[in-house]
Amino acid sequence: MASIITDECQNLILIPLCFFAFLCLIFFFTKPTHSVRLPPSPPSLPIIGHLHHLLFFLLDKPYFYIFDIIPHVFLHMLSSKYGTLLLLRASFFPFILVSSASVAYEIFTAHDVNVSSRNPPTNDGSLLFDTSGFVTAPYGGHFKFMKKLIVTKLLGPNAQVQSRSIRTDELERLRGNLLDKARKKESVEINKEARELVGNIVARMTMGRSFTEENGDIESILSLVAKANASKIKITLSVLIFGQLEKLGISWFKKRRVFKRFDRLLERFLEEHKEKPNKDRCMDMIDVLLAVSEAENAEYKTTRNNIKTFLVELLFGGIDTSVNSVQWTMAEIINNPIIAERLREEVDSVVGKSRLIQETDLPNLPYLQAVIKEALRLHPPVPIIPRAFNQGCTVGGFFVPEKTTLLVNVYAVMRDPNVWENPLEFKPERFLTSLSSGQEEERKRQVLKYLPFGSGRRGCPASSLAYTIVGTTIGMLVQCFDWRIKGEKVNMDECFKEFTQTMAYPLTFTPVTRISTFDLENSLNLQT
Ligand code: HEM
Repeated sequence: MASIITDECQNLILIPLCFFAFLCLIFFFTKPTHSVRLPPSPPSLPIIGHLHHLLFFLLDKPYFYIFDIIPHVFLHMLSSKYGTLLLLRASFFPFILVSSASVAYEIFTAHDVNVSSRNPPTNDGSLLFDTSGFVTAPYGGHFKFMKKLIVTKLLGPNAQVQSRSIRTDELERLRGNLLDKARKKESVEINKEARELVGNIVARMTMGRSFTEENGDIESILSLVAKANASKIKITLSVLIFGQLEKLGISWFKKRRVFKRFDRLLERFLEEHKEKPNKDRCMDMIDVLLAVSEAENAEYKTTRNNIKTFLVELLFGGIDTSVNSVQWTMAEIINNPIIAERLREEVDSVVGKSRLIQETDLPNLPYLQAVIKEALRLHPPVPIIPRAFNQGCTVGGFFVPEKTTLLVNVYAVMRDPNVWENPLEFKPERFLTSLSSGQEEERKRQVLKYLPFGSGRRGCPASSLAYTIVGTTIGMLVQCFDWRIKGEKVNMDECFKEFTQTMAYPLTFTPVTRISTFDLENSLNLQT
């Protein structure tokens, strides 16, 4: 009798268990049937989704090195194999991957407003992932208000004229440093020099202080930026893997120490700006933002957190991108002597040898502009643009559900053989042909296949400033120096570091003075 009861009890436990296991099997091994057609998806596995493709990608390399993952190259390989519009899943994180100019064109023309927000991996209240910032702000009132402010006070044409002297100073400082190295026959890592130049420009325009002067505060910001960037990657990866738990309210991320230190430093800058009104100095972005936050009748109430997060975003968004652009452009110029020659002829004929290149020269230097554009095409510092579909919509004939993350692989788009002739060749001339009037649709297509600054409402608001900084820097390097490298060619291997595409082996050269300092100094003295 006792054994019958025990058997019955066992059955009572076993039957629901088997049923539960059966449900699990169905859940894991059957694909959901949708009445709508979702974008194609390569073979996936339960739980890890498409991550095993990453393993195949790594195993296919001559040597297996886990830190060798270059996300945009891996995703480019996947799209070449499975299609240019894909629905992928990294563990629990589904996303749409776009890799061709035609799909990018459809998205940025038909769905621009719908994809004008980003899905930050987490909103943990730290300075980097807080939606109270600008880069991560959803498309809406706060975003539009901040954008108007940025364009009118920091990045628009008038604001740029006002801050021109800052950039001229910094370019002069860089030229001085390089002349010094040339005299001593010392080599330079151009990304380090450019980092100081761009860091100083961005810091002076936004916070009224430079990296090189003062008591090392800004220097520590730069190292905090680097540390926070490293944390950002860890956080993003953890969210990819443990993201579902975040949704259940289980947080893996405490506010990290690096963000707290950042916060304290910026808090002090804000206090100092409040205590010392800008009598003897130019108005910087902190002054503008503080004034807005205190204005009674401001269109939108800006908080201290908005200001601090925005400052951090400008440092993140502005420095490494421009520095990498300078580095890649110089590397391409050094590796292509015929292009270097033509560039130098243009600079010499337009600027001459008795004064330093200025920002106002840039419109008269089309070949210089074309060289920079071509370097940005082949080596976009931000190779993947993250956005999100706010609402469900149809792309390429497939349905994309609302809130799905969108990744546009601009690296792949700008190497798409259907729209770029010999896409892997460095050929600045491709940017010199202009379209005749009446070809508006074609013009739009040309614009939307070239995406180093993204596109539409969320495109980079600083593209013009970036072209100016990179243009004058490359122009100065071409005008004033020759560059000696070790070996015949620069190694163009790339890697992905701190969310930007950079050179695996930093470009190093010894500058050789080409134009005598005396001529330049003399002309500068005459001008003042
Ligand atoms: C060569 C240099 C640069 C490159 C290649 C670059 C590229 C980009 C890209 C691809 C985006 C995303 C666009 C999109 O989603 O469509 C972006 C956004 C942004 N960039 Fe840049 N950028 C550069 C320089 C700068 C500079 C110098 C600043 C400021 C000082 C800056 C500030 C920003 C900001 C604030 C955003 C966010 C825009 C938004 O979310 O609406 N960038 N940039």
